[in-house]
Amino acid sequence: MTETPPEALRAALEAGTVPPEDGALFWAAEAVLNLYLPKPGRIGVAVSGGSDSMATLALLSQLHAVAAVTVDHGLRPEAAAEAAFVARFCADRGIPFTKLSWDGSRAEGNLMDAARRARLRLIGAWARGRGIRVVALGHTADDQAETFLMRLAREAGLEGLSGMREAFVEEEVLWLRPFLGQSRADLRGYLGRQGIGWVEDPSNQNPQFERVRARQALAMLAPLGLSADKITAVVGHLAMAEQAVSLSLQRLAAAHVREDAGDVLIEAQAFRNIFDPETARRLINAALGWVSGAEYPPRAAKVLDFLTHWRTRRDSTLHGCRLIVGDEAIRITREAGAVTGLRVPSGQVWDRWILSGPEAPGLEIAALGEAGLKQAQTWRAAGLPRPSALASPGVWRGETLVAAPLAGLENGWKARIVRGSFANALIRR
Ligand SMILES: Nc1ncnc2c1ncn2[C@@H]1O[C@H](COP(=O)(O)OP(=O)(O)OP(=O)(O)O)[C@@H](O)[C@H]1O
Repeated sequence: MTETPPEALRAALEAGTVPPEDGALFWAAEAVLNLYLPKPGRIGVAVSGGSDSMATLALLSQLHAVAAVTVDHGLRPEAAAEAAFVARFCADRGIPFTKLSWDGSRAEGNLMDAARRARLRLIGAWARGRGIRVVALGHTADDQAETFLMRLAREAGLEGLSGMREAFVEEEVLWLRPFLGQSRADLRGYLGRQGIGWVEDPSNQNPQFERVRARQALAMLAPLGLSADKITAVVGHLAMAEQAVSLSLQRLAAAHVREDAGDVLIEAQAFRNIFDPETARRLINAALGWVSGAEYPPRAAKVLDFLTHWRTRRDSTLHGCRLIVGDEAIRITREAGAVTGLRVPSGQVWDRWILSGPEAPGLEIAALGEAGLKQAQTWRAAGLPRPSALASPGVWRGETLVAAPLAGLENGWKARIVRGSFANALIRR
């Protein structure tokens, strides 16, 4: 089966001549690829060298042109050998392979989480640079069940308990999890039948990690008849309920919320009319997340405080944002104090913006949007010169752009938000 061309494999699947254990896996992959692939192009596969991602690579490479990528997080001495293992597998099969590196030594907070975010960022940039629009991950039903148990322990609500998605967009890449409905044992069975090995990450046995403890806890639930498959089925039910709530929020936003130069404007009357606190909470959370660009959600207690008192508070700060309540609208803008002092050359990401223009070389940005406007007024009052490339009231200090209202950009200048539109941010990942 290893060398079967995709057309012959598809024909064999249609004819039912593929062994049923393999067929179930191929059909799962086909269903996901058919549903989400925008165009034929090559797809990326993120491979750690572990069983799940090796099986994902091996199975997808039978159905589609793929390119593999491994991130060496520089956290374990074995990582280089693991990447070399994936490289050899790819070389044997003529699969293009790239190793990317991350320096985790300066990461703060939860190391696993920082590594995961760095991985998405690095692989996202790798894919964009090659015109790859879709990258597959090797998550399985076991990962889904473990995640569920971990979130249960954190008293998660519907959003958290509805689990990982089969598809999500981040870093301008569509990420797919084609085997989210399949068990790890099934993927390992496939590898065994094909004689394909994998690397065992020793940290997968280390109970210091929450995920490892979740795996152990899951095994102990067997006497209750509670398996990864059953939890995955429950997650599926919750995901449907979550989708219903999420859709109603998207409809509300489409009618009553708009973007304004990187700020979010919510019609005050429509916000007043929202009768359920959950919808109001989600809308504010999403707006704060989008405007701040923060990796983490806002503190629940602070959001609740805003929701309780917003009618009487004209101006609040929360999660690196300002919430300005006007008669017509609530404006959620970046808080100047949360971003000042940052200086990044043109073309690179600043806060959540990339600003580029014809006179870009040497440009530095210090503040943009509503936050920038506030600064600009101060600087203008101080008699600083106006920029040539920007409409009033953008302000330059020598070669440095110190403030620019994004709506006022002209003469070929462009500012874009790295994470896409607010409407997109309402779609849960
Ligand atoms: N170092 C890495 N380089 C590239 N992709 C990775 C890396 N680590 C994880 N991934 C991707 O993220 C998915 C989930 O990661 P997770 O940490 O749960 O997996 P793992 O235990 O390292 O390995 P596997 O899922 O392959 O058994 C992997 O299946 C793989 O697609």
